[in-house]
Amino acid sequence: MEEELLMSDSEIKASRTIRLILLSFGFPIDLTSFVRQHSVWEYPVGTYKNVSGSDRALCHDCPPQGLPHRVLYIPVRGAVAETPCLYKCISDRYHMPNCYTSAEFYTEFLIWKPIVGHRRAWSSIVGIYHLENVSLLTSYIYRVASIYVVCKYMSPLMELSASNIVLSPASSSDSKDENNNEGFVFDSNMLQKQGNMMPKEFIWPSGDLAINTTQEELKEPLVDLAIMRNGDEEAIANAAEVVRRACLKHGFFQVVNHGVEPELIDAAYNEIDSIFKLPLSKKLSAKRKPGGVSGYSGAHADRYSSKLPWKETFSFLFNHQSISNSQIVDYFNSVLGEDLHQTGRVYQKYCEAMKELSLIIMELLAISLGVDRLHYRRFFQDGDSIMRCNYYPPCTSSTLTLGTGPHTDPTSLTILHQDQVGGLQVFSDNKWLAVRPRSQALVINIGDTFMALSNGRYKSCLHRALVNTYKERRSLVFFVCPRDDKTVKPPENLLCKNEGRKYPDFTWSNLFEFTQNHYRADVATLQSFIHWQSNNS
Ligand SMILES: C=C1C[C@]23C[C@H]1CC[C@H]2[C@]1(C)CCC[C@@](C)(C(=O)O)[C@H]1[C@@H]3C(=O)O
Ligand SMILES: O=C(O)CCC(=O)C(=O)O
Ligand SMILES: [Fe+2]
Repeated sequence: MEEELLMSDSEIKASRTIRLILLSFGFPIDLTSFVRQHSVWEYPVGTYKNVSGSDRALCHDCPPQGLPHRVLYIPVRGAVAETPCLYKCISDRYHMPNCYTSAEFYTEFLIWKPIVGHRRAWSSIVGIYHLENVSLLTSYIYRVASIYVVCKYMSPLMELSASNIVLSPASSSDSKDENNNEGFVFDSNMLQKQGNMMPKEFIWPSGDLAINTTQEELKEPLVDLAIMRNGDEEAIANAAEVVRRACLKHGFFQVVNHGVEPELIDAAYNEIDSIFKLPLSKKLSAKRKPGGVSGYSGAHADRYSSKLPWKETFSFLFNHQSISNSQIVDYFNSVLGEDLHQTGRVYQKYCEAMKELSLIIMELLAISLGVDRLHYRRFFQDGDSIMRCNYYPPCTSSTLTLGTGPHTDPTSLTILHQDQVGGLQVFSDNKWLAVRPRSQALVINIGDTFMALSNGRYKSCLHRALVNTYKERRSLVFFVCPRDDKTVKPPENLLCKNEGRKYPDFTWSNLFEFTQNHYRADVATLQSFIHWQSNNS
């Protein structure tokens, strides 16, 4: 297949002649080095890389015979089709954390759109080299001209506009450290005014994106928690069975009649706006510190340099047994000042309600696993949970990015409410399925730590969140966590004769530290952590 895509000897000869002709008209003869000089991308047009890592030195020149065909691969990276690619990086998607070709394609598309119109710009970029009636000369001139225009005229523009969105440090982009991008700032207000200029940092590999996903919905159970208050043992046993099946399959269910007042949920949503509509400078004054989880984060742009999530988050810790009944209020006052006092009060109540609910669900989970009903309730009684408010601005290039990439939560249990915009998806039966927003329900998912506590029986739920082209989206997330020094291990009676331990002992503090300082939480966090822990003990 690759052979077919390469140019024949006669084509190479012809292209040399064309280069000479172009040179006489003032076009550069060595396109690759010209592009390099003018490129604003970390990995310039005309290069590729097939190993992991974020260093320009890892990039090689694209084979010269392949360059004219490159246009075919660009739409693939822009997530249009799955075509075999000469540049291995696409199939090796996880090894390409900094592949910016879709930005290249979009820039090119934007140039041609006003000249030849949307449809022709699209089809010519995708197909010009495959049209029989287009000569090599035409296609080559087209390609050279467009790259020339992109580099000469669009690069400075891109650099300018990008600086409104993502403020990069003065040093060149190749000196970026994957885990330390101190100078980058995500300004969602600017982004909305930005139109369709998508900064490369937000473009996700095509394999992670929403392409080819239908709107098919997950058929997760809706568990009525009123039974836990009524004490009807038969109804509880039935609910536990439903929960057991869902947790064995994908680790996800929803609960209704959960006891959290709808007014409290509404108030928590209103306060999301109080936080995220603050001026950027104010939000940045409450910025999350390296290694910690509390505070404001804009797209995690200070932590990562690629696959940035299209979201702003504000997180804070909630100690289950704090002697203070104003821990959240105090936190808000300390980082955002007295103006946000009311916001702190609302989240104080919200977290208390979440903690109570989480302990009820722990009972149901224990029943469903056939262990002592109070086992997990006791284990989490003195936990240290994390509350997070998520704000996903609308995104004109919503098909190129993600609000939250594919991951399992490293925490134990997640209690989430999403607004009516929708976007949460769960991976089940080998496909991404949409979670229908239900205003009366709370979404529950198993996290890595609970998977370990159930000796691997219950699945840590693989999920992600899409962004919407037109609407902003909000979600409220309560991540239930154990006290950080407690040993995470399954109860004895889950380990029958034939069943050994699936994971070694660990503490939440170590797993948390791993996700903050050594590993970006994704689909394989727990396995990677266990491996890392065994090498470091
Ligand atoms: C321990 C944690 C890591 C994350 C914050 C808390 C709880 C959930 C984790 C997270 C949300 C999982 C998805 C990826 C992540 C980077 C995110 O997109 O926010 C994760 C969090 C994080 O490290 O900030
Ligand atoms: O916003 C959502 O729906 C999902 C967020 C999420 O998965 C997370 O914060 O861990
Ligand atoms: Fe999550």
